[in-house]
Amino acid sequence: MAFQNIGIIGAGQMGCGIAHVSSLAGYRVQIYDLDPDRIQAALATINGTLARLVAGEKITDEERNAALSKISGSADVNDLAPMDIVIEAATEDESVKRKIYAHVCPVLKPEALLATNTSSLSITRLASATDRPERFMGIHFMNPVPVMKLVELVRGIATDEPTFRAAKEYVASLDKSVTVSEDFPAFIVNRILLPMINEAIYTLYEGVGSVDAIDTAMKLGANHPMGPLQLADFIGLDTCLSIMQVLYDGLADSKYRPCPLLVKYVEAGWLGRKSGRGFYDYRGEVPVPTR
Ligand SMILES: CC(=O)CC(=O)SCCNC(=O)CCNC(=O)[C@H](O)C(C)(C)COP(=O)(O)OP(=O)(O)OC[C@H]1O[C@@H](n2cnc3c(N)ncnc32)[C@H](O)[C@@H]1OP(=O)(O)O
Ligand SMILES: NC(=O)C1=CN([C@@H]2O[C@H](COP(=O)(O)OP(=O)(O)OC[C@H]3O[C@@H](n4cnc5c(N)ncnc54)[C@H](OP(=O)(O)O)[C@@H]3O)[C@@H](O)[C@H]2O)C=CC1
Repeated sequence: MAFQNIGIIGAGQMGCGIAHVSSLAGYRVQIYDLDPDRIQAALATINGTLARLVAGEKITDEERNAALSKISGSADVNDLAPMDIVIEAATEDESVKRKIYAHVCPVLKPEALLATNTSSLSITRLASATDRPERFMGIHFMNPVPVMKLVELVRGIATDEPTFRAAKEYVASLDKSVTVSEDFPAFIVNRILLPMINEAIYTLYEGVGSVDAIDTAMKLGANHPMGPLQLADFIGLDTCLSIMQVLYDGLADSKYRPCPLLVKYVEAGWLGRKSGRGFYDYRGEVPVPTR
């Protein structure tokens, strides 16, 4: 293994997933987030997702303990200094990511690779906010990371070949498949998936069907594993809105206009599963449709 140490910025759902799969593949993982409570919650989440694999007899208890022993978390950015690859998986907001790069780059080894898990933002523009555009690229994991086989790789205009090769090797070592996307708004998966989700929200907004009807229609009528509203809640409605906004701004086509109901939900703080309420209410035993 050419790289030993993986840094992860952002202890949210994607940061947890990337830590889970990287530690199982034998990497040492350092998670960084601003909030120490977030880090503790992330370590507990990863413990839970690894335990799920033990319960399903996919890994042994020893493998789980070995993976857990490789993960550390800290709110001190200096702990990222020894990392070989750092993957930023913080909130989908360009200004947040830019601030993070300004804070983190001076700490990193000059030869370290910096990657972003962004769902939609321009890799070239984000790279220009770092001190290493040639060693910066998109490594876009899918949610839930432990289950989904795909990782989209996206080069910015300045990304060099050794960086791209290293990213490919890292993804292969996680036993995941790669597709390569050009650096256009939302790349491939979200360019196709998010307009479908946004249309499902319009379908709800215009009263064509209830939450349950729309999700059931797409699960049973199109064989989707989750209904589009359930999936929107799973991704996070703030992330869905950011992606639609990037598509709308970046492609200047009204077909990408975020549904006003999506905007309203995000304004209300109803962000989906992670906030306890979105198109479903998650506070009880089972999710309850809200419309
Ligand atoms: C926004 C972006 O930038 C890009 C994106 O990621 S877009 C989102 C892409 N993801 C999707 O579209 C997910 C669609 N949904 C699914 O594929 C499935 O519903 C699902 C895999 C999430 C759950 O599958 P399911 O059959 O309903 O549930 P369940 O039987 O509980 O789980 C299936 C397996 O996944 C695992 N799993 C489910 N959720 C998990 C999670 N959050 N974390 C880890 N593992 C999980 C389970 O342990 C189970 O594993 P085994 O088969 O080894 O036992
Ligand atoms: N959700 C999904 O399905 C997918 C998301 N992605 C992408 O992955 C990234 C993360 O998404 P996701 O995990 O869902 O988001 P979450 O909201 O679950 O997590 C984001 C994390 O980043 C933290 N954060 C915010 N600002 C900073 C900062 N300045 N320094 C360090 N940490 C910070 C947040 O902390 P706090 O809560 O305290 O603000 C939070 O812990 C986004 O770019 C998203 O587009 C990619 C694929 C799929």
